[in-house]
Amino acid sequence: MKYKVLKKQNSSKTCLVCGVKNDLGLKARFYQLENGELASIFNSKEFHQSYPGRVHGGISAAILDETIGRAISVSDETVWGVTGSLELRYKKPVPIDCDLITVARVTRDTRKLFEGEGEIILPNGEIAVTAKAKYVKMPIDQIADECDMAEEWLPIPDDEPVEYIEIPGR
Ligand SMILES: CCCCCCCCCCCCCCCC(=O)SCCNC(=O)CCNC(=O)[C@H](O)C(C)(C)COP(=O)(O)OP(=O)(O)OC[C@H]1O[C@@H](n2cnc3c(N)ncnc32)[C@H](O)[C@@H]1OP(=O)(O)O
Repeated sequence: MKYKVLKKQNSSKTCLVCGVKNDLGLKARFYQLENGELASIFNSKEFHQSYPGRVHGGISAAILDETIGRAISVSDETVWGVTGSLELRYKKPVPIDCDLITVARVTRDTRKLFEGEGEIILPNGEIAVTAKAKYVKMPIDQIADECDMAEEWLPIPDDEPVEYIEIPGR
């Protein structure tokens, strides 16, 4: 099924997952969808692998952590949080050299915490990894000391704007 993209989220400069200047990172992009979910797209590279041909489980954990953690911004972009817990289930190998879609949503939102879930979906529609995570809300200036948001948190337009995202298997 295809979903309309309502907004592309900002990227950071240096983050392992979204940092545009981190050449060893995933350089993932994040899109808010019409159904309230957040989708991320990244291309897995050889340097993300564990066993030959397989993305490292820690990399899968990282993309799920960030996609779930950012899903809160779909409803309120002023909320930031740090990961308190992350639980994963690795169901299928995640291949390298592949455009991978991760989809996440918030399942619980309280004054102090939010919780969410997400999955990495393979191009054939199979769900490769699922995750549930919990975040403790915190102002951004407490998470990142002396962070200059204008330098660290940037709108990065795509060369070709992404208007729709097809989620395989739906
Ligand atoms: C600026 C531009 C650059 C941006 C660039 C990035 C891009 C945008 C990314 C956005 C998406 C983020 C995705 C990645 C986010 C990380 O990777 S964050 C890094 C990894 N995580 C951390 O470093 C957190 C380290 N831990 C801590 O700092 C502290 O333990 C915590 C989590 C703040 C908790 O502190 P605390 O003093 O224990 O908190 P406390 O007030 O006692 O507890 C608050 C509530 O949370 C619960 N809680 C506390 N700890 C936990 C826990 N570990 N598990 C579950 N629940 C817990 C408590 O039970 C309590 O609930 P109630 O009992 O009140 O109902």
